[in-house]
Amino acid sequence: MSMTSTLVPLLSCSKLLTNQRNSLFLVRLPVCSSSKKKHSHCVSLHDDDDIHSLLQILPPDIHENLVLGWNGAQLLEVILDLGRLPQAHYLGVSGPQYLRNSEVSLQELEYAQDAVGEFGGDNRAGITGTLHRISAIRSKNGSLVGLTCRVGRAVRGHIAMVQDLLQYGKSILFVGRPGVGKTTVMREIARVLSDEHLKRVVIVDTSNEIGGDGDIPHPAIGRARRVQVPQPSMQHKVMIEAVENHMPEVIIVDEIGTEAEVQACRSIAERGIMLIGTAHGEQLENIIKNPTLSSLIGGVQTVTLGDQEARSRNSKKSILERKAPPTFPFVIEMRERHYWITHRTEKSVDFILQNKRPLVEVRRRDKQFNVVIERWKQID
Ligand SMILES: Nc1ncnc2c1ncn2[C@@H]1O[C@H](COP(=O)(O)OP(=O)(O)OP(=O)(O)O)[C@@H](O)[C@H]1O
Repeated sequence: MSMTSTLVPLLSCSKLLTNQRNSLFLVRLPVCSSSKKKHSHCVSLHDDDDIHSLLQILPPDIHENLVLGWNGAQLLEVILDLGRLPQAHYLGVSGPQYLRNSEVSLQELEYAQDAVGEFGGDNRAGITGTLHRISAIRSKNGSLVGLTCRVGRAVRGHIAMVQDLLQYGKSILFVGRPGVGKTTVMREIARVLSDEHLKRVVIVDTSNEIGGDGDIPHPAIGRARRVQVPQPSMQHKVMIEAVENHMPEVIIVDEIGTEAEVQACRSIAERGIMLIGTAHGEQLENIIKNPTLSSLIGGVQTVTLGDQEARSRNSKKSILERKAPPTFPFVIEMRERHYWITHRTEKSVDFILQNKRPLVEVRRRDKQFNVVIERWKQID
């Protein structure tokens, strides 16, 4: 797909041209050159996106300025920090775009807070019927000092990156830096497994991020059912309850992070249920080295070898080994939105523990936006 650049008239008013900060506004954004041909990396602003509900919570002039420089399909998030200039972040543009030349006031933050409603124990809130996520930053005495308003989207087509893996019915763990698109992929996998593979899918939706805010889940998850979690600390209990009460064939859970959640995953996998999950960590190695998360990939133990064994392996006497079969037979590192590394967990972990580079599958989009899978590659 060809991309062109266009100057975004984020703020058209001439007084800004005399402002010292003016240079901050002149950013070139990549836009889709064809409005007819839609690819998932230039997402169309279709009804499912409902970005306007997110804009409603913003102070009116910021809302207006955003719309003036409209590139809604590429908008990732709006950041409002007390006493600072309001910012927007766009896909494919490094750094912020400032939305006006005066700082965010406390009244404006409160305006946005009132429009959103209640924040949960994890300082996150949603907007009923949408996939957007609003996260609060608070001062040490609990007052609101910042908001991150992230656009949530239903992205169809992205699933092509892993569609072939889904047919094995094996559990898959996605890792990748924040914002790379893990939750968006979970949502689409929920839809494909429930609607196309006709699986009984249950999403354990801790901040209502996958199925959207409100009691009726967003259509983006297809026929998958969603159970809500009253407090993030109860996620593991809700995972087990979902299995015991609702007979799922697939459990989908975002952000596995605690020992209890790791144990819940193990127990679910032992019952033969497919798990699709995400964990923080950019690469498989981060999970191996994380004592809380490492049991997701089989756990690591130190083994002392006899002299002869050590000699025959040409290794030290004390070595690291995988303890057990992994809970997730596949780990996918989302390095970029369209560049993923797939690990056969057992093999890759064993290689990494022996200080060897594992053989992996590289999944990426080519220039025509087709999915290309390169097998048995060694990468850094
Ligand atoms: N394929 C895509 N096309 C367009 N936008 C996308 C795509 N994938 C994700 N996004 C957008 O990127 C932003 C981040 O996506 P998402 O929340 O899925 O990331 P994440 O990896 O789960 O982040 P975190 O770990 O912080 O929860 C969202 O605004 C989302 O709508």
